[in-house]
Amino acid sequence: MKFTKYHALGNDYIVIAPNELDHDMTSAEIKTICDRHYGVGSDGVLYGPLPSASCDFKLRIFNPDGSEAEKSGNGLRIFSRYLWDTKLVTHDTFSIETKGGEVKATVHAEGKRVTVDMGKVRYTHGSDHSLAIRKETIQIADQTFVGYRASVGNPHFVIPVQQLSADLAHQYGPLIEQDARFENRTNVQFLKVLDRHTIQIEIWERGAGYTLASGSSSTAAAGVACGLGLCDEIISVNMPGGEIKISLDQDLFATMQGAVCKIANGELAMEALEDYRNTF
Ligand SMILES: N[C@H](CCC[C@H](N)C(=O)O)C(=O)O
Repeated sequence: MKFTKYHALGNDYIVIAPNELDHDMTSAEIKTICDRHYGVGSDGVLYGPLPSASCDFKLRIFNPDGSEAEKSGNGLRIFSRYLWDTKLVTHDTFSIETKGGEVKATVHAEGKRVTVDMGKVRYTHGSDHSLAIRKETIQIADQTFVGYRASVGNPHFVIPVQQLSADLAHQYGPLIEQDARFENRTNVQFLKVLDRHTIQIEIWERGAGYTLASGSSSTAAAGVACGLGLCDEIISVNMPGGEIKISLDQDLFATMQGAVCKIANGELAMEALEDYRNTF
């Protein structure tokens, strides 16, 4: 099975075209492909392009635990680069349908940078678009955190802190991700505001764990920082893997821009997928 691997600021994805398989990918196959010992290894699978009735392309996004995500900012930037590299697009702006809504992507610098319109940041995990930003207190192990829900199609819980560290994400991220108050689990970001145009985040992703960067997390965290009046509408989001630029309009529609790097074209032996019965 042919694949193409890219990373966006260290958040790596494997692109698999549907014609590489004679069936829809199973959860066990996704887990195997993403496994860094039994498979190729990645923070997720991008399965596409699929036909769309409303957009130029449709994309399905899967986490390493086999769950399907409504949106992935880095995944969308990588998929846009893939479409450019494989000449499936003849112009630099095109639309992509995801489970979490339709987005517009624009490729720059031969695909080394991609801009994606991520849609509206909403301060809820449900479908209610009208909710204002709302403070929530969550008791996790020995800690009480104050955080804010946000969604860009996928769910996020953003926790402003004074002392930011990767340890916070590793120690509390998995517990918050699975907390019963989040009906579909949640992505988690710990946020430090550096100035009105710069934030720093540490990320624990739903279904993927600790990642070096995340486009939808960057968008959600920037939306919360803006909603709290701590940042203006153009925000640089610093993460361990690098920087993403977010711009928000007055209705909180977000545009995200960042780098994409191609890693490899590859061929996964079907034996690895058959072996998964002994693995997962
Ligand atoms: N784990 C996320 C999807 C990937 C998000 C992240 N890789 C990004 O770039 O937005 C979820 O289940 O919602």
